[in-house]
Amino acid sequence: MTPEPASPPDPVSATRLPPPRPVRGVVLVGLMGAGKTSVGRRLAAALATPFVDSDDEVERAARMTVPEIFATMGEPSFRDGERRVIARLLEGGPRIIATGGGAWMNDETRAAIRARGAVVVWLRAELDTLVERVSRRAGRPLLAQGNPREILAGLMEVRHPVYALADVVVDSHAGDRHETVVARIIDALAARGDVAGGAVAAAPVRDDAAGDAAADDHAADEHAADGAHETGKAGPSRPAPDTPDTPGGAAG
Ligand SMILES: Nc1ncnc2c1ncn2[C@@H]1O[C@H](COP(=O)(O)OP(=O)(O)OP(=O)(O)O)[C@@H](O)[C@H]1O
Ligand SMILES: O=C(O)C1=C[C@@H](O)[C@@H](O)[C@H](O)C1
Ligand SMILES: [Mg+2]
Repeated sequence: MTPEPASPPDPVSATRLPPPRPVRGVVLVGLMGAGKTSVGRRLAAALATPFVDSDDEVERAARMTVPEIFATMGEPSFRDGERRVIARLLEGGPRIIATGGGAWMNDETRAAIRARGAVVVWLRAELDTLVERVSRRAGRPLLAQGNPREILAGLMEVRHPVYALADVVVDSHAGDRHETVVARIIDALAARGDVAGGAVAAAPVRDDAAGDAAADDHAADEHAADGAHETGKAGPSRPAPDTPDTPGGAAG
């Protein structure tokens, strides 16, 4: 009698493997359009870890959008709120934290991130890539002040040396899918011992090609449309406007 052929691996039990988990917080930094929010959300899913976005949290605390905060209270107030929000976000257990593009430029924010022992990932992209990506939605007040390409080029000169203080640099090229960048980040974290256990291949990462690309850029990735800012949280719940995180509010 011919022996039975070996069974193929069971895809169901393969997907039951637990995902890898970060052993400390992961903070994503980089210029506008680098992908901190959209890649960060997917990274959090892959690592089964809560995701938070500092721009979302500043908006929530202020009950205003980022452009409204810039317009009514000015950039310094926004920066102040951002600094306090990030200090608060660092207090929970390990999370994936997408920062606003200017957050890492703040000395106190960098010191707070260091003090909490989070690993800092610079998502780096070329100018053309950033220009194309930021063109997909408005709502970035710094870019509304002139030609976005020129503004981004100027920010690159000033900010790249500071982003380079990050622990890990991950490139995000034009044409790379979100999942490609997520995999690069996980590989880099794993190489440093900053993720533990699990099986990366079994992580519940969505594939852009699976149909989310169209909605992705115009809804799911754009935080205004997404009330659930933290994994497992159901919709926005805004604190009173005078909480310590409120831009222009009490020092936190
Ligand atoms: N690797 C990628 N592949 C495809 N699209 C991407 C990738 N990274 C980012 N994008 C797209 O670029 C746009 C900007 O990305 P995102 O909002 O995540 O940037 P950001 O770094 O959070 O910017 P900001 O600092 O303004 O918040 C989104 O439409 C997003 O889907
Ligand atoms: O790069 C920046 O300074 C900014 C980036 C955005 O994420 C927002 O935080 C805001 O538009 C400012
Ligand atoms: Mg963002």
